[in-house]
Amino acid sequence: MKIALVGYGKMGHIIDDIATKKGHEIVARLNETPTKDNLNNPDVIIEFSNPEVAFENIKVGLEHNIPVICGTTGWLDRKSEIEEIALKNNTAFLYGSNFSLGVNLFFALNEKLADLMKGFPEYQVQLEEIHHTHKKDAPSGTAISLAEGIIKNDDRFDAWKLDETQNKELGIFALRQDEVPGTHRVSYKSAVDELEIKHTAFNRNGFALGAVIAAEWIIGKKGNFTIKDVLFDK
Ligand SMILES: NC(=O)C1=CN([C@@H]2O[C@H](COP(=O)(O)OP(=O)(O)OC[C@H]3O[C@@H](n4cnc5c(N)ncnc54)[C@H](OP(=O)(O)O)[C@@H]3O)[C@@H](O)[C@H]2O)C=CC1
Ligand SMILES: O=C(O)C1=N[C@H](C(=O)O)C[C@H](O)C1
Repeated sequence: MKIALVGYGKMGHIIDDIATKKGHEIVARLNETPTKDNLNNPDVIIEFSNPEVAFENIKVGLEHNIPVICGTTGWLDRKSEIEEIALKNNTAFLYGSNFSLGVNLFFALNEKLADLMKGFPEYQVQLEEIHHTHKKDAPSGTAISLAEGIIKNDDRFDAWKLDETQNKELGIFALRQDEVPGTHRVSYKSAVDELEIKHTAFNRNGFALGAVIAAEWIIGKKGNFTIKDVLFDK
């Protein structure tokens, strides 16, 4: 499979290593807006850049009828526009706020726990994420997905918000520490005890492997997908 890496930073480099070891060919490594020429005719684009440029990068890829796997977070207010562009160009788009298997299992556990805890109002839910100090967005895309999983299952909440909340908002706390690859914690605290679930990434390899597996999976498909489709719809 020929892969164009759009965004060749921390994630791009690890994806390069993993994809090459799996026998794929990297035909472009870009830290600039893709064009027909610099993409170099790939079968698929893997996009890990930054929130300001992701929309344009994905749009260019889809408009050249190339399927796009996107892991960039912090641009999702425009996701529905991208999904329309994918359909209009008869190609495929796949987004994951987090491509690691462990976090996707954690998402499922979080939803089950939220469903259980909604009947116990004496427990207050708290959602926290910790990432490295270079991260451009807050809260993390993963924390937003966790919040959405709680809101969907517990009608005490109807929206998420960073830091202080009011009414039915669920608070997310974002901490930045040195080189932490990504830690997410959901806790339910009462006056007498606390339950918590936590995912700790030791490095970025799980995210990168998930993105390569998603790229292998999307070849030949049309439409809009998420990493859940890849990992769980066997
Ligand atoms: N979904 C998931 O599983 C994961 C998602 N992420 C997300 O992926 C994104 C990238 O993370 P990470 O690799 O750590 O970030 P980095 O900052 O290390 O890499 C981003 C790269 O994008 C480049 N870039 C800048 N402008 C453009 C442009 N117009 N087009 C293409 N590339 C450009 C930057 O180049 P330069 O330095 O020259 O500006 C840089 O090399 C973030 O949004 C992060 O939140 C991260 C890990 C896992
Ligand atoms: O920026 C990062 O590093 C990460 N970003 C993703 C997010 O925002 O959730 C995924 C992972 O936690 C690492």
